[in-house]
Amino acid sequence: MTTSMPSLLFGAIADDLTGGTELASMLVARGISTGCTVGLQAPIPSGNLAHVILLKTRVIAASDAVRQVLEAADRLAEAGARQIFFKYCATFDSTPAGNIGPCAEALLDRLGGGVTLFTPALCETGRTVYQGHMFGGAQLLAESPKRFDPLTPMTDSNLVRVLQAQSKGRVGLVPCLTVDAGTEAIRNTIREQSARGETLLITDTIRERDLAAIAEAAFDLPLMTGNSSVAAHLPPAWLAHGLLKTGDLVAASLPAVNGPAMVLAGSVADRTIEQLERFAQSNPLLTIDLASAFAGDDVVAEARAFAERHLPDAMIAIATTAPQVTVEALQEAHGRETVAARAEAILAGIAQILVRELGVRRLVVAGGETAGSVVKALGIDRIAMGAYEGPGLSRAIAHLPGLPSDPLALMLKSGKLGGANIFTDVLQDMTRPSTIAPAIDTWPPTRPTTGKAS
Ligand SMILES: Nc1ncnc2c1ncn2[C@@H]1O[C@H](COP(=O)(O)OP(=O)(O)O)[C@@H](O)[C@H]1O
Ligand SMILES: O=C(O)[C@@H](O)C(=O)COP(=O)(O)O
Repeated sequence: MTTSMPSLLFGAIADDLTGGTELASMLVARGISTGCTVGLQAPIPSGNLAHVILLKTRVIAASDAVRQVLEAADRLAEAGARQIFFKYCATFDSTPAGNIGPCAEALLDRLGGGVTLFTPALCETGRTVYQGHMFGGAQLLAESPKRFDPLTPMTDSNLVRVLQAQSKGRVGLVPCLTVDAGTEAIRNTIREQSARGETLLITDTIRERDLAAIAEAAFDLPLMTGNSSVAAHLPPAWLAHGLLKTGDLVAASLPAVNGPAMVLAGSVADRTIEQLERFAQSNPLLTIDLASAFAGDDVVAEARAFAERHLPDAMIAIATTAPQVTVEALQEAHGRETVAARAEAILAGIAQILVRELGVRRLVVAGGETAGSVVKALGIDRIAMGAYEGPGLSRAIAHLPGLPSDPLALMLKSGKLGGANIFTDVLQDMTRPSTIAPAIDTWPPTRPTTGKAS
């Protein structure tokens, strides 16, 4: 008799790096061994129950995004994944051209199943969906700061309409009363709606228990889509359906890492600005003026000089944040994509110098697009995730090509998440080893080390 390696229970494709590491860290917190690779080149290691491929496809051309997610899905399918999950932002970050709709439809065509769900809600942060409308706390999405996002301004709160505008198939809604009625009601509705030709179904989602019911209803769909939060409820469904045993669950551990510490922030979200302001109350912060970069100033050299003045004694932060009026003026002058690409290239260049030459070994990057550029510039293609500890708190370890014995403690923070003190708290936490037992019975997990941070 031959024994084969256990197949992957779950293969995920994330459209950006902050969200993708968040998803991997949630599975790790549940006790699921989870691999995490960046881009399409790194091999998928065997022996894990789940794997997340981190892409940077949120705002690229839809055709390129589709090509990449299909290649990622093929690789995960080859590794034996029994379900593919397409991960996007809780605030449904996309443009009228996509890329949530085109990617999900291409995946659905490739994987079959005929229908998939869209569950973006992240209830623990107050991001909910009611009657198809997304809320951030009491604010409709289009009335929240998300309407000013530099790359994906969200000006319509009705996700059924938003998704329909970027999809060929028909979009429907699994309404809150159905979700509240539980798993069987959700499964019946999925069947009825797909029989009517509605194959792309937004789910109303208000409470954490709604996420659990939706995950239980969707655990056997070939394709599921949403934010990390719904995927975090899949492991209990796997246990209930005999796909997983409690003996398969593993504790998550992270080693202590010392060495110079830095925050790089390319997010201009209000939350990140607040976090930088708090950090700057007791640590040096350099804010790069993008207008002067466009005028030809060597802002990377300026950042190196700033870092040399302060490292290794202080933790430092370097950011491209600017008030909304300045962001808009820059975008008017140079174009939205050009400004974003310039800011990302500057921060990626700074990361290379500070990590490779000045020895930074504790790094927090704020912003998903920014994180994609920084991680690529550092040549990191696989990330060992620690356990999710709360919104914005997904620590990891990466090994730098050429310096494999020199780990980099890394956290890729969603621009819009995390508490005010997150930067100092996390950089300090990185100096302590941690082991966290699987949170299989309770969710969201309690925060053992960083109670102050979220
Ligand atoms: N001052 C600025 N003006 C305009 N765009 C900026 C500025 N600073 C950074 N950006 C760009 O804004 C985008 C922010 O996206 P991202 O890094 O994903 O953050 P978030 O997680 O908040 O969405 C990046 O592409 C970044 O390069
Ligand atoms: O919902 C979230 O905030 C995350 O899951 C996520 O995708 C983060 O994306 P960015 O806000 O662009 O960092």
